[in-house]
Amino acid sequence: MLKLLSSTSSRVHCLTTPTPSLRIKQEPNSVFYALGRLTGLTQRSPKNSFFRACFCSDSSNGSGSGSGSQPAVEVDEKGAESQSGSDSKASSAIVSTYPKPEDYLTVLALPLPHRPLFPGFYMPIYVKDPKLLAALQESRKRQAPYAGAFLLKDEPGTESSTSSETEKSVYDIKGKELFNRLHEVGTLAQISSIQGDQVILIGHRRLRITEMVSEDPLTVKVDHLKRKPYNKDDDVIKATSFEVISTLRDVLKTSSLWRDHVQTYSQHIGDFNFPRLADFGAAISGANKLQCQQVLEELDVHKRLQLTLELVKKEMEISKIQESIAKAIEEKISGEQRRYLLNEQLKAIKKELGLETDDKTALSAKFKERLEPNREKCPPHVLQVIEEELTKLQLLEASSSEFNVTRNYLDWLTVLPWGNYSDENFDVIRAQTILDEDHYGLTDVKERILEFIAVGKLRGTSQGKIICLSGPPGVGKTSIGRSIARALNRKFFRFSVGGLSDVAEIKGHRRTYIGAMPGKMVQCLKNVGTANPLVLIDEIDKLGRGHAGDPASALLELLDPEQNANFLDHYLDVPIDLSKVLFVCTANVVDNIPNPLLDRMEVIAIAGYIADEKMHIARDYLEKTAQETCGVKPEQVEVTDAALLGLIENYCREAGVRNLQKHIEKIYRKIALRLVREGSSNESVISGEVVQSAEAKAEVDETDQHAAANETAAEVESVGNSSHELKSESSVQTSDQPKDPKDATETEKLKETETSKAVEKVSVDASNLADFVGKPVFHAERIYDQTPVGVVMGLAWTAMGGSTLYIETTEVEQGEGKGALHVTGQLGDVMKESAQIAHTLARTILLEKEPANPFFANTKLHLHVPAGATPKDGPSAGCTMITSLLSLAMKMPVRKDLAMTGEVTLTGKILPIGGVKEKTIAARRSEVKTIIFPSANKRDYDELAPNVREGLDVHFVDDYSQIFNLAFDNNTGN
Ligand SMILES: Nc1ncnc2c1ncn2[C@@H]1O[C@H](COP(=O)(O)OP(=O)(O)OP(=O)(O)O)[C@@H](O)[C@H]1O
Repeated sequence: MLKLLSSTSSRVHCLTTPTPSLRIKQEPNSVFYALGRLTGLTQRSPKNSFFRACFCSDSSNGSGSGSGSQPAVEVDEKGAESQSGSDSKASSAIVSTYPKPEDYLTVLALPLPHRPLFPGFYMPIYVKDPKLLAALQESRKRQAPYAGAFLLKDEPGTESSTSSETEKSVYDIKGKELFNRLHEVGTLAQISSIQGDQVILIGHRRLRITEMVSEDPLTVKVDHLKRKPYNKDDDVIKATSFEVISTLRDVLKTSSLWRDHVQTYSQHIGDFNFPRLADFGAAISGANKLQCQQVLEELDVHKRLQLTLELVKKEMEISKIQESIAKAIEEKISGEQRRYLLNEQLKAIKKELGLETDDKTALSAKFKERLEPNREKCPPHVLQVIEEELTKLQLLEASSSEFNVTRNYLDWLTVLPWGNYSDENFDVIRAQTILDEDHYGLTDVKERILEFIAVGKLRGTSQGKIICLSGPPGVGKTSIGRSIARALNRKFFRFSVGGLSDVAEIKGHRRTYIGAMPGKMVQCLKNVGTANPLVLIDEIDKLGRGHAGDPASALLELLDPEQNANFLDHYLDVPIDLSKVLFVCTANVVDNIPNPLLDRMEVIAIAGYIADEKMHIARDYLEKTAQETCGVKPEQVEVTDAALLGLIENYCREAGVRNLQKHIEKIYRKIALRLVREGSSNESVISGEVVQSAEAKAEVDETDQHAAANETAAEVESVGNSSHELKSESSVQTSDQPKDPKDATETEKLKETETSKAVEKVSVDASNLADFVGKPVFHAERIYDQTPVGVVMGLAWTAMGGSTLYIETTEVEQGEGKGALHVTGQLGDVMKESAQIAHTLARTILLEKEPANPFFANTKLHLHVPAGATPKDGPSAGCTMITSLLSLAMKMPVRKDLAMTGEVTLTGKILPIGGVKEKTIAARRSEVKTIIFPSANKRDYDELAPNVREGLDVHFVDDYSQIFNLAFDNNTGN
């Protein structure tokens, strides 16, 4: 195999090289060529016998008759000449006898680039040099058809194996240079035939160049070499030759490449004489040219045999490797083929038995089967598309990408719950129970939801409404959405659109895109399996701004009851009826919801909870869930009201209860750890004692054979016993009857009660609350116990709920005409304007009250609203600012525990504000007793739950003068 490759490559190279002048081309491996030709020549009997003569001159006696025209010649070397007269007879029919080969002492020198020519072998070469070719033809005509064939030495510095360079240059070398490049020892070659530029040489005897006679064509004087005499019966020579023969036979057996060609000769190998055997082995081996040349040059028969043995042994190794490589590859290929064939057969058998249809049919059947239960309810236009796609699927090639697209499309189309609705429950009582079960308080919210359900009951459907729950984080918007779904017996699906900027998320990608997917709504329908789920769209106020397409508009199409009966998803490309879906959205700030969307929504605001509500939520809901999630039994723990109140007031003051929930969970986790720790330490103490008692018993009853076994049993059974008496009793019992199941359960019960007795109840009180949740976080909401001059408490609304905030004003400097106002505290434009209005109005009011006071005209003022890091905006602090400025101007502090809110006009009118509930709750949190609201907000205030309003002194005002009176007139508090 390896040789074949090398010879082929060299042959290709020779043919493609354009060569000037000396054009001698040798077949790289004469043996292969000879052998290849031999098979063909077997049909042409005369030549067949001729080639046989070439290989086996010793035994070619029967073949001579083929070409009688040629005189006999001794083809073997001198040593072989004497061997048999039959050789000469045999050869006499091939080559003319006159003149004899040994008479040729001056010969044309033919360079061989690849391998030397061995005596007895045939080698075709290509002579491209016309001069040399003519000389060869001439010598053939002159009945002197002999030339010398000499291996060409590698150019100095080139590797022997890189033949391309050598070949290229060999044609250009001439005369002296060529003479110097030839190996000294070569072969006398008979020119058997010349056809075109192909010259066929037959090796005869070894020659050595002595001198150069002429340069072009190169002619040399030669000596005919004789091999050293040897003893035919020498055991060592015999043994070596036998080894060569057996190795050659082995090689011929394993090497598939030679087997066919050389098999014929393998039976004659034994007939070769020793020198010929050595030549044969070397010639057919794949050894490199120098190794072959070495064999050629060796005149000692034993040494020559040894060299050949080395070469053929190497050949043997190579053919073994070749065989194993071939075997491995064959095994691999045949294994794969086998598997493929078996699989194909299996498929065919299954198909024949009707067990399995092909992919396409199976897929179509699957889709049809999926569609069947819904076929009646499925809209006709969808059915039509499905049918069309199914037909298309059958026509498509299963391996094509289009097939996959169609398959996925059909998958989505058939999986959707077309016309599959869950039975809606409009039972208001049941709904109320469910809402109360899940949430404390929120009466107004629940009422609105019940109203909505009642309308649904009367109309028979709850469609056409989008509920938007707005409020600070953690007030239960999402969980209320879940409760509504439960109350209405609808499936629940939630997806958040916070930061969503890609319209494709809502409307899907077109099918032409790789990896296209339908939008969220279609995914939702697939997920829930009904066409009328409750879909909670979370964080709708945080919708992203799309760079390609507007997500708000896409949501509008989805939510709008007018449009969503024919909602078109880009991927599905068939209208879907979403009018039965109930959409509930949640938002923290309603103002951030795009107007067209907001317009279609029914906003239900959840303001936040006051301490009292939080207490109830914590007791009745959060504690219970925390107990469950932490695996703590109610009897194992006691969290006092004082502890909960402390938690709410000092740790979780925000509007929602998420933080409270986290803290309660934290407490319960800590309790669980304590229980487990105490339990395990008790167990280890108890089991230690039991072991001791069992050991004592074993000591007493020394004769008892089962003492050791009892000891182990006692150890296992009596874990958890607390009293020593009981322990010894149980150990005695278990020792006597360790396998009685009754006793075992009794002991188990005993063990349980004892264990629970052993573990103490963990109690959480205001005093040890810090052990569970750490030190209270400092909240700076109320920074003054007594408000100083120039400081007034205002009320603000934020996305996190309501909060109190102070407005502080101080003097910067006084001087004639220096009146000015400087504001700080990250105030927005509206608030800055508010401050300007307040400054102007305060000046007017002071002029009215104290006409002689030039305070505002001559004082530079600084108004600040802490905390400075929080951005603030809005007009509702207007009245607070005026009060603060007047307090400073009149050097009068305002009433203690007073907070106010309201926008002020330049004429002193008080305009309504938003977030009354949040602000009231925030005021309560800051222990405010008196609140001033605009009159227009009275309606909002009256709607508040009584517990929120309880204990508050609220004043509603239209004009600032009323505030002035409230803030300064009854100035008794300070
Ligand atoms: N009135 C309530 N009664 C009982 N549990 C409540 C109440 N309000 C809120 N919770 C609980 O508080 C937790 C937080 O509620 P939820 O996640 O619904 O808040 P959210 O308003 O959706 O917040 P966000 O705006 O951050 O999404 C939930 O476990 C919920 O059960």
